[in-house]
Amino acid sequence: MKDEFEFIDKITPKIKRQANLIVGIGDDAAIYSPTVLKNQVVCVDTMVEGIHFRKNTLTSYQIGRKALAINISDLAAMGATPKFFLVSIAISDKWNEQELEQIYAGMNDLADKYDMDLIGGDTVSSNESLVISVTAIGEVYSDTQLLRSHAQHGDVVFLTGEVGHSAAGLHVLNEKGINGPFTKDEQVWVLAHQEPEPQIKAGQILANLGERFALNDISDGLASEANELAEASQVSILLDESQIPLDSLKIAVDKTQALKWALFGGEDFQLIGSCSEQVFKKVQPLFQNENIHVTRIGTVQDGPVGVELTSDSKREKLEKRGYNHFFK
Ligand SMILES: Nc1ncnc2c1ncn2[C@@H]1O[C@H](COP(=O)(O)OP(=O)(O)OP(=O)(O)O)[C@@H](O)[C@H]1O
Ligand SMILES: Cc1ncc(C[n+]2csc(CCOP(=O)(O)O)c2C)c(N)n1
Ligand SMILES: [Mg+2]
Ligand SMILES: [Mg+2]
Ligand SMILES: [Mg+2]
Repeated sequence: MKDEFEFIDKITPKIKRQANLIVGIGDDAAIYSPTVLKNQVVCVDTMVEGIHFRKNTLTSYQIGRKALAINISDLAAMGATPKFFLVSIAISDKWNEQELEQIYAGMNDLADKYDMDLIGGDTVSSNESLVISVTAIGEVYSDTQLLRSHAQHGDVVFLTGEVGHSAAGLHVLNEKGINGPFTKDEQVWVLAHQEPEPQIKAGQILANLGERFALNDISDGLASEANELAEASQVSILLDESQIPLDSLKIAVDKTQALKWALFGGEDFQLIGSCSEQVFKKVQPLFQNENIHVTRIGTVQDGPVGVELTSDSKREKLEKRGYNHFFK
């Protein structure tokens, strides 16, 4: 490619998935008309080579896919329907044209699944690492607010899917490299790390119920995200260790390791939330109909703001510890 303009031409979508997109890639900024009676939901997350991925943990396709997936996950945690995204990419000379195309192919496949349009971005050079930052835009009905601050005393704390798989996958990738060979279990974990599925359907089911929910997606680990709910809501959360779904991890590795990955590993992109007991009874069959696994993992209790973890033998404070960009 001779310059960034040729690159931008190459990645410009040939189709439009959202009817209310007015101006996409090609001008100084994009224009879309928001849907009447809906609020706009917007978020941005960044992935940096060496921090969030290396060439031997994710393929180029998976880097693109994951950069969009982690943002769709934040939309899911707000109960939003995905609509648009923008991509800022800083490219070093270690990345060739074909790899860059693959990054966009990964994003495009997920965008297709969620009917999202790529409506803009920025392309710059970088000295060492590839950096990719995605801004995602979604919509919710104006009365929908699935907020971290909505947990209340007496609530059920619930979790979608299983946690810890992504950290287990990263561990395996670090040991064996991207080409394995992997056991059946390892393949599942590696895929959870490389190609996380944002829980859009789950978020929308909760949003459509029109009830009060606290909700957060799990990017930094169960411990960290549960603490974020507790802090935002100024409540005390009690998590029951025996209820945390670790089934497939526990069989393959020792329980302490499985629990550590689940609590502190991160990048699972499942949802943790809370709601009243009555509302949880409505949630369960709706999730079941869509094959969404949901587990009650704790309660909102009396006590100081924070999270506690109980098991048969102990009850201890669960610190807000997960991936920390300042102290690695
Ligand atoms: N550098 C920043 N400038 C302005 N706001 C920020 C910045 N970093 C984070 N925020 C805001 O802080 C809040 C929490 O951000 P955070 O990145 O922790 O959430 P998250 O995206 O759910 O987590 P993760 O980044 O682990 O996926 C969000 O409202 C986010 O927009
Ligand atoms: C090569 C490599 N090394 C380590 C990790 C683990 N990791 C990096 S960032 C993060 C938390 C989420 O980030 P953020 O807080 O920015 O959303 C985690 C668990 C990885 N994915 N790849
Ligand atoms: Mg973030
Ligand atoms: Mg989040
Ligand atoms: Mg995020």
